[in-house]
Amino acid sequence: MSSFEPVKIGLVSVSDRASAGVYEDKGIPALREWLGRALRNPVTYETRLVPDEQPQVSEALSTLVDDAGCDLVLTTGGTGPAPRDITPEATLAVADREMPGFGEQMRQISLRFVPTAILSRQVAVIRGRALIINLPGQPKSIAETLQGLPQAEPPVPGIFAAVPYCIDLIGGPYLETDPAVCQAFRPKSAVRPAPAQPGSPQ
Ligand SMILES: Nc1ncnc2c1ncn2[C@@H]1O[C@H](COP(=O)(O)OP(=O)(O)OP(=O)(O)O)[C@@H](O)[C@H]1O
Ligand SMILES: Nc1nc2c(c(=O)[nH]1)N[C@H]1C(S)=C(S)[C@@H](COP(=O)(O)O)O[C@H]1N2
Repeated sequence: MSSFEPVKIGLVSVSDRASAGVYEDKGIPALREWLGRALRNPVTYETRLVPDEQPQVSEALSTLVDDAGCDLVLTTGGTGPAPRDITPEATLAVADREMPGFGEQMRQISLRFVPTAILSRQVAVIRGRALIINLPGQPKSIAETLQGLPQAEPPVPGIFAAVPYCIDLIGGPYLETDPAVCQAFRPKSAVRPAPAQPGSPQ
Protein backbone atom coordinates (compact mmCIF):
# COMPACT_ATOMS: atom_id res chain seq x y z
CA MET A 1 0.00 0.00 0.00
CA SER A 2 1.34 3.43 -0.94
CA SER A 3 1.30 6.07 1.78
CA PHE A 4 1.37 8.85 -0.79
CA GLU A 5 -1.87 10.78 -1.21
CA PRO A 6 -4.13 9.56 -4.02
CA VAL A 7 -4.59 11.93 -6.95
CA LYS A 8 -7.14 12.07 -9.74
CA ILE A 9 -5.93 13.26 -13.14
CA GLY A 10 -8.03 14.03 -16.22
CA LEU A 11 -6.47 13.44 -19.65
CA VAL A 12 -8.15 15.01 -22.68
CA SER A 13 -6.96 14.30 -26.21
CA VAL A 14 -8.37 16.84 -28.67
CA SER A 15 -8.09 15.45 -32.19
CA ASP A 16 -10.54 15.35 -35.09
CA ARG A 17 -8.84 12.37 -36.68
CA ALA A 18 -8.08 10.30 -33.58
CA SER A 19 -11.64 10.82 -32.27
CA ALA A 20 -13.03 9.71 -35.65
CA GLY A 21 -10.81 6.62 -35.72
CA VAL A 22 -8.74 7.84 -38.73
CA TYR A 23 -5.65 7.25 -36.66
CA GLU A 24 -4.97 5.74 -33.30
CA ASP A 25 -4.87 8.21 -30.42
CA LYS A 26 -1.32 8.47 -29.14
CA GLY A 27 -1.98 11.48 -26.89
CA ILE A 28 -3.58 9.78 -23.90
CA PRO A 29 -1.08 6.87 -23.88
CA ALA A 30 1.84 9.35 -24.04
CA LEU A 31 0.41 11.36 -21.12
CA ARG A 32 -0.17 8.23 -19.04
CA GLU A 33 3.26 6.88 -19.82
CA TRP A 34 5.05 10.06 -18.71
CA LEU A 35 2.90 10.62 -15.61
CA GLY A 36 3.28 6.96 -14.65
CA ARG A 37 7.05 7.42 -14.57
CA ALA A 38 7.04 10.86 -12.94
CA LEU A 39 4.52 10.49 -10.10
CA ARG A 40 4.89 8.37 -6.97
CA ASN A 41 1.29 8.98 -5.82
CA PRO A 42 -1.40 6.41 -6.65
CA VAL A 43 -3.18 7.95 -9.65
CA THR A 44 -6.71 7.43 -10.96
CA TYR A 45 -7.07 8.59 -14.57
CA GLU A 46 -10.24 9.86 -16.25
CA THR A 47 -9.80 10.08 -20.00
CA ARG A 48 -11.68 11.78 -22.84
CA LEU A 49 -10.99 11.68 -26.59
CA VAL A 50 -12.88 14.53 -28.28
CA PRO A 51 -12.96 16.32 -31.67
CA ASP A 52 -11.80 19.93 -32.04
CA GLU A 53 -15.22 21.35 -31.09
CA GLN A 54 -15.23 24.05 -28.44
CA PRO A 55 -18.43 22.99 -26.60
CA GLN A 56 -17.21 19.38 -26.37
CA VAL A 57 -13.79 20.36 -25.08
CA SER A 58 -15.23 22.81 -22.52
CA GLU A 59 -17.78 20.21 -21.40
CA ALA A 60 -15.07 17.57 -20.98
CA LEU A 61 -12.97 19.96 -18.89
CA SER A 62 -15.78 21.17 -16.64
CA THR A 63 -17.15 17.68 -15.96
CA LEU A 64 -13.68 16.29 -15.23
CA VAL A 65 -13.18 18.97 -12.60
CA ASP A 66 -16.69 19.45 -11.18
CA ASP A 67 -18.14 15.92 -11.39
CA ALA A 68 -15.14 13.57 -11.54
CA GLY A 69 -13.16 15.65 -8.99
CA CYS A 70 -9.88 15.78 -10.92
CA ASP A 71 -7.04 17.68 -9.22
CA LEU A 72 -5.15 18.16 -12.47
CA VAL A 73 -6.32 18.01 -16.11
CA LEU A 74 -3.90 17.84 -19.04
CA THR A 75 -5.09 18.36 -22.60
CA THR A 76 -3.16 17.58 -25.77
CA GLY A 77 -3.84 19.00 -29.23
CA GLY A 78 -5.71 21.85 -30.84
CA THR A 79 -3.49 24.70 -29.62
CA GLY A 80 -2.21 25.92 -32.99
CA PRO A 81 -3.44 28.67 -35.31
CA ALA A 82 -5.59 26.51 -37.66
CA PRO A 83 -9.29 27.44 -37.72
CA ARG A 84 -10.30 24.23 -35.92
CA ASP A 85 -7.67 24.66 -33.15
CA ILE A 86 -9.90 25.81 -30.27
CA THR A 87 -8.44 24.15 -27.16
CA PRO A 88 -7.18 27.43 -25.61
CA GLU A 89 -10.58 29.13 -26.10
CA ALA A 90 -12.39 26.08 -24.69
CA THR A 91 -10.07 26.12 -21.68
CA LEU A 92 -10.40 29.85 -21.04
CA ALA A 93 -14.19 29.47 -21.23
CA VAL A 94 -14.16 27.29 -18.10
CA ALA A 95 -11.43 29.18 -16.24
CA ASP A 96 -11.68 30.94 -12.91
CA ARG A 97 -8.13 32.27 -13.26
CA GLU A 98 -5.30 32.15 -15.79
CA MET A 99 -1.79 30.88 -15.03
CA PRO A 100 0.17 32.47 -17.91
CA GLY A 101 3.59 31.26 -16.75
CA PHE A 102 2.91 27.70 -17.91
CA GLY A 103 2.24 28.69 -21.54
CA GLU A 104 5.17 31.08 -21.55
CA GLN A 105 7.56 28.45 -20.22
CA MET A 106 6.28 25.71 -22.54
CA ARG A 107 6.89 27.87 -25.61
CA GLN A 108 10.43 28.59 -24.35
CA ILE A 109 11.09 24.88 -23.78
CA SER A 110 9.59 23.89 -27.12
CA LEU A 111 11.83 26.36 -28.96
CA ARG A 112 14.71 24.06 -28.00
CA PHE A 113 13.00 21.32 -30.04
CA VAL A 114 11.15 23.04 -32.92
CA PRO A 115 11.27 26.52 -34.45
CA THR A 116 7.47 26.43 -34.72
CA ALA A 117 7.06 26.36 -30.91
CA ILE A 118 5.63 29.88 -30.97
CA LEU A 119 2.66 28.62 -33.00
CA SER A 120 1.20 26.95 -29.91
CA ARG A 121 -1.34 29.19 -28.13
CA GLN A 122 -1.46 26.83 -25.12
CA VAL A 123 -2.80 28.19 -21.82
CA ALA A 124 -3.11 26.98 -18.23
CA VAL A 125 -5.93 27.89 -15.89
CA ILE A 126 -7.42 27.19 -12.50
CA ARG A 127 -10.98 26.00 -12.17
CA GLY A 128 -12.13 25.48 -8.59
CA ARG A 129 -9.37 23.46 -6.92
CA ALA A 130 -8.00 22.03 -10.16
CA LEU A 131 -5.20 23.03 -12.50
CA ILE A 132 -5.85 22.61 -16.26
CA ILE A 133 -2.89 22.75 -18.66
CA ASN A 134 -2.87 22.60 -22.48
CA LEU A 135 -0.05 20.71 -24.21
CA PRO A 136 0.57 20.62 -27.99
CA GLY A 137 -0.79 17.75 -30.09
CA GLN A 138 2.41 16.13 -31.37
CA PRO A 139 2.67 13.10 -29.05
CA LYS A 140 6.42 13.65 -28.58
CA SER A 141 5.78 17.22 -27.38
CA ILE A 142 4.17 15.81 -24.20
CA ALA A 143 7.39 14.54 -22.63
CA GLU A 144 9.31 17.47 -24.12
CA THR A 145 7.23 20.12 -22.36
CA LEU A 146 6.54 18.24 -19.12
CA GLN A 147 10.13 17.14 -18.61
CA GLY A 148 12.21 19.85 -20.34
CA LEU A 149 15.89 19.19 -20.91
CA PRO A 150 17.35 18.27 -17.51
CA GLN A 151 20.70 17.18 -19.06
CA ALA A 152 21.24 20.44 -21.02
CA GLU A 153 23.76 23.02 -19.82
CA PRO A 154 22.19 25.03 -18.26
CA PRO A 155 19.34 22.56 -17.60
CA VAL A 156 15.86 23.49 -18.85
CA PRO A 157 13.24 22.57 -16.21
CA GLY A 158 10.04 21.16 -17.65
CA ILE A 159 6.76 22.73 -16.61
CA PHE A 160 5.82 19.77 -14.41
CA ALA A 161 8.47 20.89 -11.89
CA ALA A 162 6.06 23.67 -10.85
CA VAL A 163 2.86 21.60 -10.89
CA PRO A 164 3.05 19.98 -7.39
CA TYR A 165 3.51 23.31 -5.59
CA CYS A 166 0.77 24.92 -7.66
CA ILE A 167 -1.59 22.09 -6.64
CA ASP A 168 -0.56 22.54 -2.97
CA LEU A 169 -1.47 26.22 -3.21
CA ILE A 170 -4.92 25.58 -4.64
CA GLY A 171 -5.76 22.98 -1.98
CA GLY A 172 -5.11 19.71 -3.82
CA PRO A 173 -3.19 16.56 -2.82
CA TYR A 174 0.57 16.62 -2.14
CA LEU A 175 2.21 15.34 -5.33
CA GLU A 176 5.51 13.49 -5.06
CA THR A 177 7.70 13.00 -8.12
CA ASP A 178 10.53 10.65 -8.99
CA PRO A 179 13.53 13.02 -9.15
CA ALA A 180 15.09 10.90 -11.90
CA VAL A 181 12.21 11.96 -14.17
CA CYS A 182 11.13 15.31 -12.73
CA GLN A 183 12.68 17.33 -9.94
CA ALA A 184 9.65 19.08 -8.46
CA PHE A 185 10.40 22.40 -6.82
CA ARG A 186 8.81 23.69 -3.62
CA PRO A 187 10.05 26.34 -1.21
CA LYS A 188 11.72 24.63 1.78
CA SER A 189 8.84 25.63 4.08
CA ALA A 190 6.39 23.71 1.87
CA VAL A 191 8.37 20.44 1.66
CA ARG A 192 6.91 17.55 3.69
CA PRO A 193 9.01 14.60 4.85
CA ALA A 194 8.62 11.57 2.58
CA PRO A 195 6.16 9.02 3.99
CA ALA A 196 7.70 5.79 5.28
CA GLN A 197 7.55 3.01 2.70
CA PRO A 198 6.62 -0.56 3.63
CA GLY A 199 9.82 -2.40 4.57
CA SER A 200 11.83 0.78 5.17
CA PRO A 201 13.41 1.30 8.64
CA GLN A 202 11.18 3.31 11.07
N1 LIG B 1 -4.14 12.35 -30.59
C1 LIG B 1 -3.19 12.13 -31.50
N2 LIG B 1 -2.71 10.89 -31.72
C2 LIG B 1 -1.72 10.68 -32.62
N3 LIG B 1 -1.12 11.66 -33.32
C3 LIG B 1 -1.55 12.91 -33.14
C4 LIG B 1 -2.60 13.21 -32.22
N4 LIG B 1 -2.84 14.53 -32.23
C5 LIG B 1 -1.98 15.03 -33.10
N5 LIG B 1 -1.20 14.08 -33.65
C6 LIG B 1 -0.14 14.27 -34.64
O1 LIG B 1 0.44 15.56 -34.43
C7 LIG B 1 0.17 16.41 -35.54
C8 LIG B 1 -0.11 17.83 -35.07
O2 LIG B 1 -1.21 17.84 -34.15
P1 LIG B 1 -2.49 18.79 -34.32
O3 LIG B 1 -3.15 18.89 -32.98
O4 LIG B 1 -2.07 20.08 -35.00
O5 LIG B 1 -3.40 17.90 -35.24
P2 LIG B 1 -4.33 18.36 -36.40
O6 LIG B 1 -3.50 18.53 -37.63
O7 LIG B 1 -5.19 19.49 -35.93
O8 LIG B 1 -5.21 17.05 -36.63
P3 LIG B 1 -6.25 16.24 -35.72
O9 LIG B 1 -7.06 17.21 -34.91
O10 LIG B 1 -7.08 15.52 -36.74
O11 LIG B 1 -5.42 15.31 -34.87
C9 LIG B 1 -0.97 15.73 -36.29
O12 LIG B 1 -1.00 16.09 -37.64
C10 LIG B 1 -0.68 14.25 -36.04
O13 LIG B 1 0.34 13.78 -36.91
N1 LIG C 1 7.61 20.60 -27.74
C1 LIG C 1 6.96 20.79 -28.89
N2 LIG C 1 6.19 21.87 -29.00
C2 LIG C 1 5.51 22.12 -30.13
C3 LIG C 1 5.61 21.24 -31.24
C4 LIG C 1 6.46 20.09 -31.09
O1 LIG C 1 6.61 19.24 -32.00
N3 LIG C 1 7.11 19.90 -29.91
N4 LIG C 1 4.93 21.53 -32.39
C5 LIG C 1 4.60 22.94 -32.63
C6 LIG C 1 3.67 23.14 -33.73
S1 LIG C 1 4.24 22.69 -35.28
C7 LIG C 1 2.41 23.68 -33.58
S2 LIG C 1 1.44 24.09 -34.93
C8 LIG C 1 1.92 24.06 -32.25
C9 LIG C 1 0.46 23.73 -32.02
O2 LIG C 1 0.23 22.35 -32.08
P1 LIG C 1 -1.19 21.67 -31.80
O3 LIG C 1 -2.19 22.35 -32.70
O4 LIG C 1 -0.91 20.25 -32.14
O5 LIG C 1 -1.54 21.84 -30.37
O6 LIG C 1 2.70 23.44 -31.22
C10 LIG C 1 4.08 23.66 -31.39
N5 LIG C 1 4.74 23.22 -30.20
